[in-house]
Amino acid sequence: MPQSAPVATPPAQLAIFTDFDGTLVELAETPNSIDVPDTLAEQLGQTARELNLAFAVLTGREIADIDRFLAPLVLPVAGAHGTQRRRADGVLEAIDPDSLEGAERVAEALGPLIAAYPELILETKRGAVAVHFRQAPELEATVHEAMQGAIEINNHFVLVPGKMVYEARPRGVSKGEALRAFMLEEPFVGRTPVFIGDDVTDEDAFIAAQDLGGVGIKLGDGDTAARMRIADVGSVRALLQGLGDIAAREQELVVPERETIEPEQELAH
Ligand SMILES: O=P(O)(O)OC[C@H]1O[C@H](O[C@H]2O[C@H](CO)[C@@H](O)[C@H](O)[C@H]2O)[C@H](O)[C@@H](O)[C@@H]1O
Repeated sequence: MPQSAPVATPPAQLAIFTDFDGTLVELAETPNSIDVPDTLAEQLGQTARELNLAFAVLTGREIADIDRFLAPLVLPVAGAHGTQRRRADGVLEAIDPDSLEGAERVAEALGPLIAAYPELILETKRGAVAVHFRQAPELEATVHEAMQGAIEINNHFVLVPGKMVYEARPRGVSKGEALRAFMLEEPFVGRTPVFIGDDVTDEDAFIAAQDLGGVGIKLGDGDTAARMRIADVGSVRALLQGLGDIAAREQELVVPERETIEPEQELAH
C-alpha cells in the first residue's frame, strides 16, 4: 500500500487574554495600594510583541487604571468588566450613554451607605460601580442589600460579586463578550484564545475562550468552568513569558532590545 507523506501541522498561534488584579498583581487591602512590580510592564510588552500584539487585559478596573499601572505600556484592554474597550488598533470604543448615566445614578443612590460606613470604598467607574468591603467584611450583607436597591431603580444594571466587593455592571456586558469581540479583530482573529483569571467575574471569559477552541486557566481554588488551573501570580508571569518565548521561536521573530548602530557610526564612510 502506498503511504502518504506526513503533513506538518503549523503550531497553533495563541491570543492571550488576562485578568489584572489577583492574576498579574497580588491583591491588596485597597484598589490603590497594589504593588505593581517595576518589571511588569516591560515583561508584558515583550510578551505582547512576541505574540504579534495578540495580547489583551480583560479587567474589572477602568482602562485608565491599567494604563496608569503599566505606563508607558499601552495594551488592548476591556475595562469595567467589558463596558469599556480599547482595540488593538488603539481605538477606544464609545461607552454606551445609558451605562455611563446609569452608573452615575447607581453611585448616587449608594451615597447614604458610604456616608454611614466610611470604612467601605466606593469606586465609581465610567459605566460601572464597585463597593469594596475588605476593611469591613461584616458589612457584606449590608452592601449587597444596598446595591440591590440601587440597581433596582435602574434595570439596566446587574449585580456581580467579586473578591470582597460587589459590582454593578451593565446587563449584557462581560469579559466573555469582550473576549469574543477581540477575537473578531486583527491581530486576534484566527488564533487560539487563552484566558487567565482568578475571580467569579472571569468565568464568562473562560467559557468564551473554550467555546472558541481555546482554554481557560483559573488561578487558585474554587468552582470554575476553566479546564486548567494555575497556582499563583508568579506562575502566571512565568507562563506568559514562556508562551511568548515559544511564539517568538516558532515565528523566528527577533525582538531587538535596543538599536545597535549609533548615529556616528551610520554617518562614517
Ligand atoms: O478583573 P480584575 O482585573 O481582577 O479586577 C477586579 C477588581 O479589582 C479591584 O478590586 C480587587 O482588587 C483590590 C486590590 O487588590 C482589592 O483591594 C479588592 O478587594 C478586590 O476586589 C478593583 O478595585 C475593581 O475595580 C476591579 O473590578
